[in-house]
Amino acid sequence: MKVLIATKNAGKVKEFEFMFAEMGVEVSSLLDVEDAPEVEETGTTFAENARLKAEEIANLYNLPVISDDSGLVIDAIGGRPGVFSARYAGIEKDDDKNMDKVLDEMRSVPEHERTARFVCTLAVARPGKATVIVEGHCEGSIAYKKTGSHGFGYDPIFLVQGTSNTMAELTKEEKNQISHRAKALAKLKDQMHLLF
Ligand SMILES: O=c1nc[nH]c2c1ncn2[C@H]1C[C@H](O)[C@@H](COP(=O)(O)OP(=O)(O)OP(=O)(O)O)O1
Ligand SMILES: [Mg+2]
Repeated sequence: MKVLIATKNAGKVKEFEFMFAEMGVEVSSLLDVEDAPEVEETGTTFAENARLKAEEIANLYNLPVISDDSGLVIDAIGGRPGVFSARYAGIEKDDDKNMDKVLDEMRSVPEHERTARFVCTLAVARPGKATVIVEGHCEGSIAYKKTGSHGFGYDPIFLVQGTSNTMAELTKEEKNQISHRAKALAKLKDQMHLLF
């Protein structure tokens, strides 16, 4: 069994490969597809963007697909970067620049006001059928500097709630137990038949 994930983010792909392997499912992504389109993320919510990405790719290739729209929501700055997480510091989607921008904006925010969460919305789209949408959250707070080298995106500045570690200090096994993506995927587990 194989499922197409409608993403070009290599960090997401690795996590899906790991989590789907436990279910005996192989993963492919738009990184494996020649000339795959760049779907415009014009929505104002994670759910809208996940739906846009999944439906466009499902209709184009006439296959069931899963898309992932995700990001970091920080309370002290009005929920930013939110749906703009990938391009927060510019269109080049540079993780280091994005983190530097957040750290800069959060420089004078005291510890107890640094609460944040990762959000992951997954959409399962099938040609001609209704799209299914689920969401997972992972609570934490924003560190004052980058620590750790695992994971991707904003992991080095995200302190996992109840620990003194950033997400980037966790092994992939640990991250995939607690992450927003793992929680969202768990909500899809009894609906996997939609994909095959
Ligand atoms: O577990 C995570 N750990 C750290 N950072 C994360 C995580 N999950 C999402 N993120 C960040 C990365 C990116 O800045 C944004 C996703 O943006 P998002 O538009 O969903 O993905 P993307 O443009 O990289 O790839 P694509 O749209 O092809 O799936 O949130
Ligand atoms: Mg994107």
